Amino acid sequence: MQENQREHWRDRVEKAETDARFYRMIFEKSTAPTIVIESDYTISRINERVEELLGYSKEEIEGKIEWLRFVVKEDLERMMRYHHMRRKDPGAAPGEYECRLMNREGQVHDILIKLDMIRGTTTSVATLVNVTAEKAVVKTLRQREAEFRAIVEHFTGFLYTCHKDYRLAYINRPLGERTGMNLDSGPCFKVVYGREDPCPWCENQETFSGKTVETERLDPVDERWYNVITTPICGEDGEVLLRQTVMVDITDRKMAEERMRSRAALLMEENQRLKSSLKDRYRFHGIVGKSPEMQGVYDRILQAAGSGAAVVIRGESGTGKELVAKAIHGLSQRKNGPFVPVNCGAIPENLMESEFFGYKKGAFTGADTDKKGLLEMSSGGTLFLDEVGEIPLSMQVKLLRALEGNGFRPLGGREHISTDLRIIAATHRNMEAMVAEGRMRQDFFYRLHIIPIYLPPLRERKSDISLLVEHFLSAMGDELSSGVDARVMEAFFRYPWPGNVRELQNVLQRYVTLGTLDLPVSSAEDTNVSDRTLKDRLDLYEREVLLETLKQCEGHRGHTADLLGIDRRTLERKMNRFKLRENDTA
Ligand SMILES: Nc1ncnc2c1ncn2[C@@H]1O[C@H](COP(=O)(O)OP(=O)(O)OP(=O)(O)O)[C@@H](O)[C@H]1O
Repeated sequence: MQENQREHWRDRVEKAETDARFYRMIFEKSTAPTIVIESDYTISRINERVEELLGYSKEEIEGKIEWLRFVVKEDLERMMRYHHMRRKDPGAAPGEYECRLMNREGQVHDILIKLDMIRGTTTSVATLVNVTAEKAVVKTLRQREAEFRAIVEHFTGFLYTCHKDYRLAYINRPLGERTGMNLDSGPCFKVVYGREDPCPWCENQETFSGKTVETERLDPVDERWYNVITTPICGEDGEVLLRQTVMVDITDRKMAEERMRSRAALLMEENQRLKSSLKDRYRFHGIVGKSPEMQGVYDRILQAAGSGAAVVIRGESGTGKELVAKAIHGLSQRKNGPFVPVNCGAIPENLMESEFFGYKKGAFTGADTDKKGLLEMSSGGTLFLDEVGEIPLSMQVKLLRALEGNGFRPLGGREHISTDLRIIAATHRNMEAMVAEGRMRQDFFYRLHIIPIYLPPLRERKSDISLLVEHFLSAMGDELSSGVDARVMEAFFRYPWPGNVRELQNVLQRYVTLGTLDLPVSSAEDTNVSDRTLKDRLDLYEREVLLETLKQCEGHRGHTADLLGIDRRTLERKMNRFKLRENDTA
């Protein structure tokens, strides 16, 4: 060989060696694990990264271990198929695919293989990209997506997302079912509301400028109330990509609110009515009287009207007990229900049960039809038991049972009836003494005696007489109503009124129709006022005023003296003179 030819070959060998070193270095130092696979599956070369991935050294692998040794069982068949296909026709097998490789410790990695044949050989070069972590992330995301999808699909409200130009991106199942439409049926206003143009209430602009808007709307499609929250859905750079709208049916809540509002308005109205009726405390729901005693009664009536509890009105005959019972009923929530008064003293004992509980046709001789009892008649309203002290013991038990919520059975009836009623009882008797004497059951007494109201006799509130006279005369259409004869009035003040307001009413009736005034003469009192001197008359008046004021101040002398504008010693002197004692005033 010529010297220059030899030199030429030496140069070429040198260059080839340099190139080989260069490529080997690239191969060795590549960050991607790379292997060279021969046609008999032997791995002829690996780089350092493969050692890390598979846990074997170069010396252990190169030329000694088959490639298939690392492939998991499930992927073996596919790998072998690709291997052979590629060697027959390099384009026949995919150049990129996933498989799972197992390392020395038995750990399985998800690997993305990128593979190529070395031209003109049966050798292939494969780059192995470990995608285990990425695959795990994708798997988690998929799971989450499935969870969210399930939540969204099971959400009973309506949910949709749309683009800025109203194109829908998503609608949930209930919304699709409501409209019978789907994503492709048109823009959101068409699909959700059946409109041809964007809705006038649409929050598109606010949402796409990044705002969340919450409103409550009456839906024009189904006329139900919805809580509507519209939120922007942003991309990573913060740009609003979609508008999401969630609609939750709040019709029930709205209705409840409405009911509460109208109830509050009603209460307010009622309150105002009560307040205005309180302003004029000379009269109160048909009851006339301005005395401190009657002011106390008015307060108790209001208390009783506000509660549904049983009431006992106590007081002598003719003091206005029924009037008070009616006022309580009329001011209570039961005012639209019936007010059923019954005079218990007027019902014969053997008829008590049928009167209260009613009877069925044929229950006894003469029972030709069914008859409702007083309890059933009072349902939804108030049963006023006047003269409650006259109810016999046996009947008290039965009534108590019915009132305690156990219901009752009409005579000859089979089924139990329970009614919703309020009891207001009245009596002129001393109920405590009746209980002590065994004439009233204690449990019956306690059942009724929840709100007691005491009506004082007229002789203890004489300051009401002139007002009552005026009231009755005007009710009788008498022209004298502006004032009666002073002598008559004085007689009225002197008289003790054992029959109370009823008696006053009757006396006035006679006075108006017959022109006579025939008050029965009381032994202690003298109606012959015209025979008295002015001094006597003034003394009488003074005594009356002292007595009234002492009562108002519950016998407290200091307060009485203050109220009358006199000093205490003068008051005591006058009390001695008029023989007024502590007992008279308490
Ligand atoms: N304060 C009052 N203002 C106006 N009228 C009154 C007043 N008190 C009683 N009356 C009238 O007197 C009459 C008797 O009243 P009521 O029947 O309410 O009394 P009572 O206490 O229930 O009597 P009894 O115990 O006899 O049944 C009725 O006509 C009633 O309108």
